[in-house]
Amino acid sequence: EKVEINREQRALMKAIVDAYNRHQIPQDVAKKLLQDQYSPEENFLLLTEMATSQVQVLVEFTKNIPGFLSLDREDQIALLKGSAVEAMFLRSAQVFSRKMPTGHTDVLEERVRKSGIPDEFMTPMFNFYKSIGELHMVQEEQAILTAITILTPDRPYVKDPQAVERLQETMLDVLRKLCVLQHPQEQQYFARLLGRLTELRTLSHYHSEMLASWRMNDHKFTPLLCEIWDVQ
Ligand SMILES: CC(C)c1onc(-c2c(Cl)cccc2Cl)c1COc1ccc(-c2ccc3[nH]c(C(=O)O)cc3c2)cc1
Repeated sequence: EKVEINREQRALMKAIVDAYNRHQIPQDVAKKLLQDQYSPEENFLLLTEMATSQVQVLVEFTKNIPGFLSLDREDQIALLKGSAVEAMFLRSAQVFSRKMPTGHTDVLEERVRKSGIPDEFMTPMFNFYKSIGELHMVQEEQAILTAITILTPDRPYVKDPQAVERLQETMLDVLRKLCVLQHPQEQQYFARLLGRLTELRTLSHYHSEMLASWRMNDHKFTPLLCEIWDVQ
């Protein structure tokens, strides 16, 4: 049947994409990536600074998701804490796959590879980045997929998952239509996108182990990261 995005859905999409574009990592922070070589310790500090800045960006983006602020306040926190790592994997994946100014991408990759992250997490992480790159998502898809990740009803401590599910379903419907319109040749494109969300969950489990191993080596995080990741 003819797929079309109705006026209400177009307004929803615009609100999310505007928020997604409005909140970016400040260029001075992203530019730090390009400074000359660092030691693994300094790379870790730089990535910690980027992650902290990314969490601030994420909170601002989330507050602009239509309906999010009308959720129960404690559920808003539970959703942010439960989805932060996944949303940041998604965002940094899009940064990796987007043609960043020459040299940025492999500099970022270089720093991630030399920041004390145990090797066994490197492979799944960079496989994920590659699989996101191969999807060639348009900006609207990236923004709505991030909103869908944040509005996942079955995060720990969510008291009213039905309210979250209603919001997520609205987003899923828009994304489904968008995929059909943007990728008419690929019948299963929408299904492939949702498959990435499953991969994100796995990465999120790897990430908790990454955090544990960093803490064993006495790595320090910022107060914001400690709060959102429930560490120390
Ligand atoms: C605390 C640090 C060491 C950390 O722990 N886990 C991760 C960690 C790791 Cl490696 C991998 C994935 C997720 C996490 Cl959450 C990180 C580092 O996290 C990030 C590193 C870089 C960026 C990043 C870099 C460049 C960027 N440009 C833009 C832009 O909008 O232009 C956004 C952006 C974000 C985001 C998170």
